[in-house]
Formats: sequence, C-alpha cells, structure tokens
Amino acid sequence: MSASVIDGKHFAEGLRARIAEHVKRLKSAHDITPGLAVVIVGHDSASQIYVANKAKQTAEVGMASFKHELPVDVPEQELLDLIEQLNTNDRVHGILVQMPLPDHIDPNKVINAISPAKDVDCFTPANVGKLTIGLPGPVSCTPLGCLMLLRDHLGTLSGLDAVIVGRSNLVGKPMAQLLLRDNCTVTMAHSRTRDLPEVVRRADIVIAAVGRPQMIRGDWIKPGAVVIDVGINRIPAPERGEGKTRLVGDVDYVPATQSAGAITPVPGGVGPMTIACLLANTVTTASLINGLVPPSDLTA
Ligand SMILES: Nc1nc(=O)c2c([nH]1)NC[C@@H]1CN(c3ccc(C(=O)N[C@@H](CCC(=O)O)C(=O)O)cc3)C=[N+]21
Repeated sequence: MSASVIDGKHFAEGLRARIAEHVKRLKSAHDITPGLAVVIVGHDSASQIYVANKAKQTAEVGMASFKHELPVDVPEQELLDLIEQLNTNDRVHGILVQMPLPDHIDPNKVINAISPAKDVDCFTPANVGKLTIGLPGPVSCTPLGCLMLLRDHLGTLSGLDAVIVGRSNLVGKPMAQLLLRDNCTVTMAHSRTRDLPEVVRRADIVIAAVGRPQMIRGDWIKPGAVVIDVGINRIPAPERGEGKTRLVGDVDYVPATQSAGAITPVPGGVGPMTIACLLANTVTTASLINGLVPPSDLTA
C-alpha cells in the first residue's frame, strides 16, 4: 500500500482564497478591514523569514498588516506597553507575539497581557476555556489546520480512534479538544507512555507533535491510518553537500507511506495551514469584535 499525500500547501491556498472573500465582504458590507499585528523580539533568522511570510500572506488576502520589531534586550515592560497599545487600537483585530521570547521575558505575563478578543493564537486562558467548552472564538492555529485537513480527507471523524503523540499546550491539548468535539476516541500519548508503538498501532488517526525528528516509525502505523505530521525539524543533510540541512517531520516519512492510507508531508503539510488559520482567526476575531457571527467555514 502506498499512502496518498495530503497537500497542505494546496489546501491552504484554497483556504486563503475563501478568507479573501470574507475580507472583501467585511469591507464592502461593514466597512471593516481585519488587521493583524505581529510582534517579534530579536533577530532570529528563521523567525524573520516566518514573520515576513505571514505579513505577505496577510496583505494578499486584503487584510491590514502591522509589524513591530523589538530589540532582543527590550525591557519586558516595553513589550507589555506595546501590547496594551495594540489592545486599544481599533484597526488591530489580531495580535501575535512570536514565540519563543528571550529568557528575561516571562511568556505567561505576555500572553496574559493580550486581550482575549484579539488573541489569534488562542494562547490566553479565556480562549483555551472557550475552545474546551465549544464557545465561538479563535481556535489554536495548528490544531485547526490539522482538523480542516482531516475533515477534508475523511468527511466525518466520528467514532475513529485518534492518537495524539505530544501533550503541549500549543498543539497536543487543543488538538485533543477538537477531535473530541468531532466524536473521536482520543488517546494522548507522551514521553512517559508505556509501549508507545502499540498505542500508535491502534490509531485510525495519528497526530505526531513531539518535536523529535522522525521518531514515529513506519511500522507503528496501522494499515490505512491517516497520519498528520506536525513536526518541523531541521536536520543535517550531508548527502546534499557539506553543511547542508533539510526539513523533516516527527514521522519517519518514507516507511510510513508504506502502511498509511494518507499522510501530510514536511514541508508542505501542516506548516502552511498554521499560517492560513492565523488569518482565518483574524477574520473570526474581527467579526466577533464587531458583533457579527464569524464565518463557519473558517473555524472548528
Ligand atoms: N505566537 C506564535 N504563534 C505561532 O504560530 C508560531 C510562533 N509563535 N513561533 C514559531 C512557530 C513556528 N510556526 C510555523 C508556522 C508555519 C511554518 C511553515 O509554513 N513551514 C513550511 C516550511 C518553511 C521552510 O521551508 O522553512 C512548511 O512546513 O511547509 C513553519 C513554522 C508558527 N509558530
């Protein structure tokens, strides 16, 4: 058996086209231009590229894009003051503070400073609570992207066994909430799980979100299972020349394609969906801030 490849890059393009339509309608019918502010501290080159990508795609869907670059040694209070300014700026409907932050800044303080109404990452306790009980609001970007790909591929997820490997606040925990809402039987596995291969072998849906390159082996995958690889790991690739690197996921991709029914590649799988869902969340928050019902095709 050879898995079909779930093309996240292509799906994200389609999603962005739908977002652009919603943005157009918000502008023409309500005179609202959704705006996304991205805050980056320091000059990490990978983060710079990622932030530049977000700004470009934000503009492409017709939204306003605001970028704030702060020096790596910026005092914590200055960052908190900037967030407060963005909280009260009517042109800004979404605030994303690029993580990780330098060690002298407490990420929890920063997250708690963001108005939940503008928290497009779904990092604030208020929005995590809403997600958990199913109230409208932003939905964690990476889990939302994974859910959209799964629904598109499978139609319904009802009754399926889903195993999530990784219990982070960022991906594992919100992913579990979304899959539960779609009536999956959800197992959360992690570094202390006993006999991880056997647990993964039960899964109709595998979500790999451990952050360890190629850790999930091909022979752990049940024949026909759908594999969503959230990992983005850069590893040395001497076969491409000295000092070269390449991106791999948390799944050992080639062997996994032997048994999986479908699988997301890295790159070109979940990554592009994360950015598209950030834009989707900005349409959601812009709608809710203005007392409008958010578009149902952009959320869980
Ligand atoms: N507050 C906050 N929210 C985030 O959502 C957030 C963050 N901080 N900090 C950094 C991580 C990382 N992240 C990525 C999203 C898309 C790709 C992506 O599109 N990757 C491409 C490959 C890009 C390449 O070639 O390097 C792909 O998978 O196809 C990567 C990484 C969001 N993050």
